[in-house]
Amino acid sequence: MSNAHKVRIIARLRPRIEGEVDDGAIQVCHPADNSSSSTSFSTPGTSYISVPNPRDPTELFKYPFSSCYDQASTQEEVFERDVLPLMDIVYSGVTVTIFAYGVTSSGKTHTMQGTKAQPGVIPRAVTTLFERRNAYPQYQTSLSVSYMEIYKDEVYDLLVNRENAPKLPVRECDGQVFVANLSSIPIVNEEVFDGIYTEATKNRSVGATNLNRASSRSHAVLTIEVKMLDPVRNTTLTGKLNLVDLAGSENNKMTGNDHTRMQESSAINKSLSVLGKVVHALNSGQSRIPYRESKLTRILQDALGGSSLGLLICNLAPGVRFRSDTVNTLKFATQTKKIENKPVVNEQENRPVVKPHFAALNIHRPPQQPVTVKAIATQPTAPAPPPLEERPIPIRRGRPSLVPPMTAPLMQIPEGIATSQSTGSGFSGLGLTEEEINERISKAVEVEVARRLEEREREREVARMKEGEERAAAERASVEASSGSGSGTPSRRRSRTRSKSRSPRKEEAKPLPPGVLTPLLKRHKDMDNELQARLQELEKNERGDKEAKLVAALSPVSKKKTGRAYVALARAHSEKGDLQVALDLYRKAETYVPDNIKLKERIIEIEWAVKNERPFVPSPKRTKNKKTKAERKLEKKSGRDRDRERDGAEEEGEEEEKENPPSDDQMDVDEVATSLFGQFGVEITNAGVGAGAGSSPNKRRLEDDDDLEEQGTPAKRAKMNTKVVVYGSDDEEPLAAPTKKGKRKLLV
Ligand SMILES: Nc1ncnc2c1ncn2[C@@H]1O[C@H](COP(=O)(O)OP(=O)(O)OP(=O)(O)O)[C@@H](O)[C@H]1O
Repeated sequence: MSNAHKVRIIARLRPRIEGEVDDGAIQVCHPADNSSSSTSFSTPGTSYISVPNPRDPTELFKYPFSSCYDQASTQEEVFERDVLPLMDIVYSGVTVTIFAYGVTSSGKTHTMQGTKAQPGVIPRAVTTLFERRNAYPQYQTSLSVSYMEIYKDEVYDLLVNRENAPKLPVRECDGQVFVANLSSIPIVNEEVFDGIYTEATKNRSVGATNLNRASSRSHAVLTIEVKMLDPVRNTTLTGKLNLVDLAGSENNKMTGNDHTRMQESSAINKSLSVLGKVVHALNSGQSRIPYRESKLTRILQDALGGSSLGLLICNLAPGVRFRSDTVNTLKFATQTKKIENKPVVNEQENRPVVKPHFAALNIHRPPQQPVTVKAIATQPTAPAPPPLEERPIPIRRGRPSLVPPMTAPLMQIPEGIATSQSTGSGFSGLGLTEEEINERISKAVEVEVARRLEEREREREVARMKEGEERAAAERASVEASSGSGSGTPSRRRSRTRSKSRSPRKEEAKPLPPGVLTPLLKRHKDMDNELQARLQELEKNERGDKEAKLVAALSPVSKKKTGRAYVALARAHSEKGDLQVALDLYRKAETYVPDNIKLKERIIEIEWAVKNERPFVPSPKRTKNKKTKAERKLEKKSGRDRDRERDGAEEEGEEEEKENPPSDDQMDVDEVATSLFGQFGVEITNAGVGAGAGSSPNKRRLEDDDDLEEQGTPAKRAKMNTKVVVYGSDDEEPLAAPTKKGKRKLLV
């Protein structure tokens, strides 16, 4: 089932006014009694307007309408019969648009506005809406009013002082056309409305013409919005009543308009012409409806083929001179009644109340309402820009800058009215005037801006401190690098360079105050030195412990071999002039052969040289008859044979050591050197160790060290009364010494 509703058309013929010639040609006919009646109206579809063809008086045109009111009809009759029923429709959440159309001086303003004595549709409708409120006790109902005029195709807010009233833009959002920044004032009763309306009407453009002393020079659109909050369902119904008093079409030959009036007239006629085109396009099913060709049609869009219910009051003037225009008006009305609208109910679910963003703003506004709805009815007048109390509340959202600025001060509202607004529920429970709201918003914005500034300043302060620390660290690193041995490794240099180049601006931009950095760096350096000394001490102790454990675990032969290796290294370094390293190595050697007197003497000599920074000249080597390896082996073998034969000794090696200590034993330096390299970071070279002729470049033999050799001989041992204890077997290799010889390629 379609919900299409045709625009309802009623016609009203006004009485003859003073000086006007009325030949009675325009008749309101009621077929029921088959006579024209001056006091009644017929049932819908049975009455019509009868007009003779202006070009052929013998021809009679009949224009049937829903209701036809004759010259004797009263404001009350019109309202009761055709307007009153629409009030309940407004309360059902539907938008209703009533507009008065007709030639100038045909009685549009009289019908819509009326007089004190004969109030028209507008005051009656407002009264009824307030009365109807009680019929819907389930709702918390609030009413508000907005009022604008379209003058020379520009929109002005009639609720602001005329001289300050700016042109308002017509916008569209999600298919809803609205007038941006249009004021909306809550009304609590009809008296309040009357005060506002009376004042606002004074702002309307009116001028005297030959045809009307108070001719409307603009189209006026008054909107009453009725909000019905259902606390049980947590929904809001929004009904709107648009009451439109159009300017009348004018025949400039008759109006006697001056230049200004001509311009106004031109604009009026043009907009009415577009209105005619829109109606025609709708009726002929055109795909493009020219709503945008004038502000009037744009704003009335929703009432013409949209989602609001429409009522067109076709006002007619009885004068002979309006005959032609009256026929045109009737034609337009006939066309309009074919237009179908599809009214919808505006129902919105309410959001939970959002807490205000700042406590500074003590405004409680109705909850924002997202549309969930069955449908949305757009308003021809101002659907989207919600009334003031419902516009986006920036305070809640923390965006004060989005508060729509009041484009002009509100018009002066009579004292009594203003009082009732400020004291009551006029502002939907706000109890605030516009000025008060603006003031509060301004304060809230100030508070927020101050808070943000303060926050930003704090962030800057933290950033400054951080930069200072980074800079100090960078400078420390730089000082260390320059005071250390060179500038560090290339990679460290690169990384420093990188870190510098990452924040050059920061460092340049904010230098530390003078005198701050130097003590900091000194302190840091002292701490560094102390720390380093402690670490070295610890390392030394640890190494000493390790060394002692190692020595304890070695066999005497291994100890001796290791000692020899150290001695060889020490000699190499002493020959190179590295006395300190040589000294360390001799001391190491002493760990393994602690009883070697010559070694002790050597240590003392080098210590003295190091201490006094004197060169050390080692005592010349004593020459000795050396045996070849083959000879030594042979000798060993013969010795073993002898021993076996004599004593049947069990351990060859031990005996060999005891009887033939390795005074001339040749050690594979590579092996020991390899193990020592890891500990001391020193490298043994062939040249440095006095490799003899025939030494392999990869492998050299340590010629017997005279001192050690002598120390190791049984004769010597006896002489010095040194007790030699042999632990373990001879096959025990020094720790970390490779088992295979000559495989390392450490030496060049
Ligand atoms: N039904 C009526 N009963 C008595 N007087 C009426 C009636 N209708 C109109 N008039 C009078 O006719 C004159 C013109 O009416 P009105 O100003 O309402 O016409 P209008 O259509 O609004 O004209 P315009 O388009 O020029 O503004 C007014 O003086 C008004 O009081």
